[in-house]
Amino acid sequence: MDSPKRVKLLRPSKLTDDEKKKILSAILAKDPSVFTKDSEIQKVIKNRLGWVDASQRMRSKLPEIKEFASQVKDKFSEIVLCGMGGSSLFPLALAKIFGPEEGWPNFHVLDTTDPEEVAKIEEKDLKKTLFIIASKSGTTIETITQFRYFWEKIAKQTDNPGSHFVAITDEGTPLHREGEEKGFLKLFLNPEDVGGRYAALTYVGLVPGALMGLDIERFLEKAEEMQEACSPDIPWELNPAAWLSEYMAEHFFLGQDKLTVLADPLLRPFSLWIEQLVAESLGKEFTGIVPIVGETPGSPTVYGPDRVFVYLGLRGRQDLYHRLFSDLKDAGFPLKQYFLDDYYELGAECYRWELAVALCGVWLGLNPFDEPDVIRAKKKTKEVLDTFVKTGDFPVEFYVDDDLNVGFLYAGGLKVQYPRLRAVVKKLLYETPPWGYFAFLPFLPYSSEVEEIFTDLRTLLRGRRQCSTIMGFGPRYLHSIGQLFKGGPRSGRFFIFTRKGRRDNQIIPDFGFTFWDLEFAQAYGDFQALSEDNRPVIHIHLTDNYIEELRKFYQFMEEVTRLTEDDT
Ligand SMILES: O=P(O)(O)OC[C@H]1O[C@](O)(CO)[C@@H](O)[C@@H]1O
Repeated sequence: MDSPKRVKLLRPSKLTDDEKKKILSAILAKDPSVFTKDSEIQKVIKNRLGWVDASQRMRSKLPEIKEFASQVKDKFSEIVLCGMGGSSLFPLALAKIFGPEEGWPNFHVLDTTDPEEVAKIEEKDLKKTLFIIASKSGTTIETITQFRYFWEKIAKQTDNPGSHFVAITDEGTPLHREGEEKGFLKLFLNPEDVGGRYAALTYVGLVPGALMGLDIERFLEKAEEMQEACSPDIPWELNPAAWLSEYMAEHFFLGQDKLTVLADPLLRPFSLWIEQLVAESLGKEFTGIVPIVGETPGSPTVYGPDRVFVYLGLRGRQDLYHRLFSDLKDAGFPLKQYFLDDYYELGAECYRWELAVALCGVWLGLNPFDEPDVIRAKKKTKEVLDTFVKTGDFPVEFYVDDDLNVGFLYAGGLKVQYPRLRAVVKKLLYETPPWGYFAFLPFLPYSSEVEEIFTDLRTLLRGRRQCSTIMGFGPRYLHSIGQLFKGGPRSGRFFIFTRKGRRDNQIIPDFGFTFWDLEFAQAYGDFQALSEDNRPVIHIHLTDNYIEELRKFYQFMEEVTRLTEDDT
């Protein structure tokens, strides 16, 4: 049954250009009535449409941002941005795609609770480190625990710890208040009417960009050029965002819900930002568009008919996947290609995708500005941590797998006679429909070895089952595509990975647990949230020899997928 809050689905191809133009004009005029008829929800959405003209509004802030950047440039050798999801993915893309210009401090993004990643920051010269604490709500647990932890470290080394901290948050949040009390070097108060994942071109992206020595004005210029090109006066088929939205929605209505974003390797980090925007905005009410990013491009035979492609490339490198793309087109796969003149055009892409996704919200009858299912994993994590703080123990007992010698749990309708990992994985594979997707979710350090193993696993499963695959490091994914896992279509099959490796010395002040405890509770919390919702999920607990174990797991999957292939 349709929820009373939902408006009906609208197929853009069935509307006249005038009707579509009216919808586009309404969004650009910040009129929330196109998204819902519910007046209460309209009020909330009204306060989420600020991205529409954020570039213009941020222009007046540029002198302040640049002035700040030039003041701190020579005082610090390291800058660490602590934040999650919308507060970190665009800065992460900038750091990976551009990196700091010569003469600017090193720039790190800490968007995890993994003890090894936290330790990497601890090893820096903290006396020369500036922390940017970025959180719209000012309450996100990863960000706040990192803040508390590093505040204490800095306070031990300097007389004025506040001079090492900057916040990017909304007015009146707990972080804003604490920043004032503790004398932060600077508080950037972001426009309240811009939601986290739509905030790339506000202080969230501009302050980090300036601290990398980038020409932040150009991002805004490029965004404004795109904004002009997306005006309702432009014919619909020539409107870059409108046309992208129609492409995404029409294919979705035809059952092609796996929006596969391929990118030039030089632009790939930006796909994580697109992934959050699409998944958190359009993955809810048991439906939605599933973004698939970071897969290795493959030949048409490895893709199922549920795929639709977008390629983000760079002009001058158009030939990169030329052969592959002509094969995909010959095989009948829809493919849209965008070529950027230079990296600064990412500013334009932010606007194109924000508007396209907002329009898709109208076509799919979804509110693209909330993330109603994220809260469930957060609640579970809190319960697990509360038990841990009270009892000193986690309420979890793993089965032990004899072959791989790792712990495991399974749930979400996966039933086997004897709890053996091989049987559970086989069951999961058998029961995955061709339009399903596999998600690998390691709560592990960001190492290239880990990434490579999971990239290989994705390629293996895609090749054997023609299913889409996702890989998201935890807890990063919880603030991004995690919404879709719990709120979107029931086609996901999940593998969560944790490992032993508690660092007893990483106790977080005021919280009474370590980063490892938090990371583990987040993983197990999400396992519970998924299983409660009857979504098939396997949690594998590795030892501190996890790289070796993951390699064995790959071999194991190689065998198991071969067996299931033979059986089918
Ligand atoms: O900026 P905040 O409030 O810390 O939130 C970080 C991220 O967490 C989420 O709210 C999901 O938990 C995202 O929507 C958001 O981008």
